[in-house]
Amino acid sequence: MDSPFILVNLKTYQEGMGSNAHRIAAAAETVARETGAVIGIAPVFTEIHPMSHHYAIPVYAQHIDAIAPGAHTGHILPEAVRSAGARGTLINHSERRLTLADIDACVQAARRLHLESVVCTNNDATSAAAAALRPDYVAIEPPELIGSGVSVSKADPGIIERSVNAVRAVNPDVKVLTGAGIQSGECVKIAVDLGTCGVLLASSVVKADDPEAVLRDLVSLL
Ligand SMILES: O=C(CO)COP(=O)(O)O
Repeated sequence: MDSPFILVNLKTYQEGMGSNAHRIAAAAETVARETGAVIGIAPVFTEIHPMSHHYAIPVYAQHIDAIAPGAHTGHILPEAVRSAGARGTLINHSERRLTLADIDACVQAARRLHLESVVCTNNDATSAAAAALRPDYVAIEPPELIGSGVSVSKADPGIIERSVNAVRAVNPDVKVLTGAGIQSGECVKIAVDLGTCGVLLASSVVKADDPEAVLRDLVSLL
């Protein structure tokens, strides 16, 4: 299989901004280089350009709006995300939900601009629906476990397994990630053993005193 993918969403955590975002990106770069894991980060929009130009790790937007260049105010233009150096984008994160029509339009915009699309979902039915839109990844994250410190891998492995099966049945080319409460190598190993290609996580890395140590642990059992 390909190298596991660890995608760290910095959200708008104070700790994930400014110098700590750089500390996390530098740690991700070091651990990725030493282990062969692929570690990406999704910083706030204003950090996409500095992160993508300073570090040899893939950088993702946390959201795009399905708009074309023109008269829109306060939107996230996919073309701008692309030219800031993003490799891809989250779409429909639990903290930034969209309509199905908007998710489809965002996936299409991402494809047109050669941005990887990571569509977040909340259960196996929405994972199947998302897979029908042909994104690069579906990321199943049960909302009740997000930020809880309780890992989806341990608390609800069934939702991972069902989502992997649902996505495969619709479109076997779509890769699956999972997230919510992921914090250790054991969580990542369970997720990968259940058929995902990696994890999407935030607080365990962003709030850590030593993010490099957490990242090393996350990839330690692969
Ligand atoms: O929402 C998440 C990643 O996008 C998961 O967040 P936590 O890792 O903090 O549970």
